[in-house]
Formats: sequence, C-alpha cells, structure tokens
Amino acid sequence: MPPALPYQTEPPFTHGQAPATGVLLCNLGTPDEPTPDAVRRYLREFLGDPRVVEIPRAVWLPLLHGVILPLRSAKSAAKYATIWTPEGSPLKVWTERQAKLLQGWLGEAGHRVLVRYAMRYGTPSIASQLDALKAAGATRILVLSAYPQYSGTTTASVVDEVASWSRRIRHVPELRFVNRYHDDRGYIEALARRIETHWRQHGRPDHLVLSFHGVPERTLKLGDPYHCECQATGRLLAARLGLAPGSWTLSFQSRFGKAKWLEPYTQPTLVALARRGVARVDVACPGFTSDCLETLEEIAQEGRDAFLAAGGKAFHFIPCLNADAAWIRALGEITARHLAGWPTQLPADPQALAAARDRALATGAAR
Ligand SMILES: C=CC1=C(C)c2cc3[nH]c(cc4nc(cc5[nH]c(cc1n2)c(C)c5CCC(=O)O)C(CCC(=O)O)=C4C)c(C)c3C=C
Ligand SMILES: [Fe+2]
Ligand SMILES: [Fe+2]
Repeated sequence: MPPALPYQTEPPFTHGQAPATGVLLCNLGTPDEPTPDAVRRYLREFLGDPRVVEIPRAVWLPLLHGVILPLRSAKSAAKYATIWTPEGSPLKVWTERQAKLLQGWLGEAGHRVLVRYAMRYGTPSIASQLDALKAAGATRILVLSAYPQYSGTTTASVVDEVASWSRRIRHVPELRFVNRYHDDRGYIEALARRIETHWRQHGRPDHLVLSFHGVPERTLKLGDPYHCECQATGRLLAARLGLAPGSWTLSFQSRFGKAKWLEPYTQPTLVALARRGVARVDVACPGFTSDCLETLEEIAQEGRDAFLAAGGKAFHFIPCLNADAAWIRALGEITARHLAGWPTQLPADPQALAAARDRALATGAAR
C-alpha cells in the first residue's frame, strides 16, 4: 500500500471558475492485466509505432505479427505477473499518484490548473485525457512527458499522438510540451537524495551502476540526443554525490532484438563487476521516474541473479523516484516554469503559500 497523500488532491477551483489550463503527465504505458492477451494488445500498439521500431513497415509488421507477438506476449505476461500489485501495474499506479501529487503541489503554489495523466500506449489514452481536459474547460494544455531524457522513440511519439488528436479538434487549445529535464537541478537533487537515503540506511556499495533504458545505436548516429542526455544526467548525479571516477558506471538495459544497442549493456556490466571482485553493487535507474517492469523485474530480479551468480556478494536496487517528496517538488517547479506567461496564478499571499507548501512537503517525507 503506498503511503497517504501529503496534499489535498482536489483541484483548487476556488472563486467558482473553471480551470483554463490543463497539465497532462504522459508516460509510456503498460498492459491492463498481466495476461498474454492484454500484453499482446499493449505490445501490438507499442511495437507497431514507427517511432519505436524504425525498420521499414513491409519488413517489420509481418515479423511483429507472425513471430514477436505470438512468442513474446506469454513470456512478457509471466514477467509482469511477478511485479503486479493489487492496484495494478506499478508504472500506472505511480504515474497516477504523481499526477495527484503534482495537482496538490501546484495548487499549494497557487496555480489553478487541472492535472491528469495518460499513457502513450494502453489506457488511459492521451486522446481520452486531452478530451477530458478540454471538456473541463482547458484552453491551454501543457504536455509533460515523464521521460527525463529526450528520445525520438519515446518523447517524440507523445508529440505525434497529441498532434494526431489535434487533427480532429476544431478549437485546438494552446499547446506546450516539456520534452526533457535531464539536467534539471531539482531532478538531479531528488535522485541524489534518494541514493544518499539508501546509503544512510544500508551503507555504501563498492560500485554504483546507473542503468538507463537502451535504444538502438543507430538512433545516436541519426542524431537522437538520448545518449548524450543520459551521459549528462550521469555526470551531474555523480558530481552531486561526489563519486570518485571508477567507482560508478553508466550502462544501458532492455536491449530488444539482434541489432547493436547503446553500450555498455547493463547485465554484462554487472557480471564483469562481480568477476572483477566487486562484492557489493547498487543499481539506480535515473531514466525511469516510476518503477516498472524494467526496474522491478529486469534489474531487481534478473540483474541481481546475474550479479550473484557471477560471484557478487550483495546487490541493492535503489527504487525510482516514484512519489518521493523532493521529486514531486522538482516536477512542480519544472511544470511551473513551463506555465510561465499563462495566467494560472491565484491571487494569494505569497508567504502564506510558501508556508503551506513547506507544511505539505514536511508531511510527505521522503519515501
Ligand atoms: C523495441 C524497441 C524499444 C525501444 C526503442 C524502447 C525505448 C524505450 N523504452 C523506454 C521505457 C520503457 N520501456 C518499457 C518496456 C518495454 N520496452 C520495449 C521495447 C523498446 N523500448 C518493450 C518490448 C517493453 C515491454 C516489456 C517487454 O516485453 O519486454 C517500460 C516498462 C513498461 C511497463 O509496463 O512497466 C518502460 C518504462 C524508454 C525510456 C525508451 C527510450 C529511451
Ligand atoms: Fe522500452
Ligand atoms: Fe526489459
């Protein structure tokens, strides 16, 4: 059970006015159930997106429908079953919670906005939530992608989906996008505190691995900034933590298919560290703002097994930012900066607002 919400999460619609501004927090998406059928529906939509798999359609679609979906759906469903919670898929549970907390934080900061969340693949869809924001009166919408590092495979696909929604709307709201925050001070600080809190409770490791989701290496050569933004996040985080060179490694996980992806790959990195005599490794996944299949199963289960089987003695997975109070504050500040110039501010005493916000943060202690 996640802890109680530290904020009042009802939108602060005082003065009887409808909100004119909406915020849509978009994450990747996840199956509705951990069953082969639901996973197949999700993977069909996800892997059918030309932003995700950049292979000519005539080659890829027969492979996807004839081989990948029949083989992968059941295997993947079995993995999802190991991380499923009574409330559903962790990715969706955390994203929904972040949207509620963001609503509360922005309200405490005096922004009269309506926050919703959506999934790029699966439910609730981006189109349904844009419809809902528009129905609630939003004439301006800020689309906030949950990915800290921009990639054509993820962030651009959210932009595509918003654009395709707008094609069927007569009165299109003003639209803004937050496409990245890989070097945002608040984001880096929240990550650093998360790691330091773990180290205060469990001691320090011999080595820290920062594992990011991979993409095909070809995307880097085609100009995708993802690799560089991951490296920037890693450097900033290592500097903030005061890590010595050689005491941490940045790696890429979740390789799919036979093509070369960004290297070094996470699992071989963990095995090499164990073989080199590293007794304890900690792994954090700064590119994932919510725990999900890729962190809870691929890292915390498969990564652990690989490290220990190769002779490692202790493996710690450091949970993602999820509903961490410093993270919600960072997300709030990122959002507020992008709302600048849009008239969302409630007339209020700034000191009273700051005090209310601090009170809320104090009760939502780091988790
Ligand atoms: C096939 C190509 C894939 C690319 C390119 C890709 C990029 C990418 N993905 C994320 C974040 C997540 N991916 C997740 C799951 C997942 N990813 C792929 C494939 C690609 N991802 C697949 C097939 C899957 C499904 C699981 C499986 O069958 O292995 C998730 C977790 C979703 C969940 O439900 O928990 C996340 C999050 C990023 C950030 C990214 C590029 C930067
Ligand atoms: Fe992925
Ligand atoms: Fe994976």
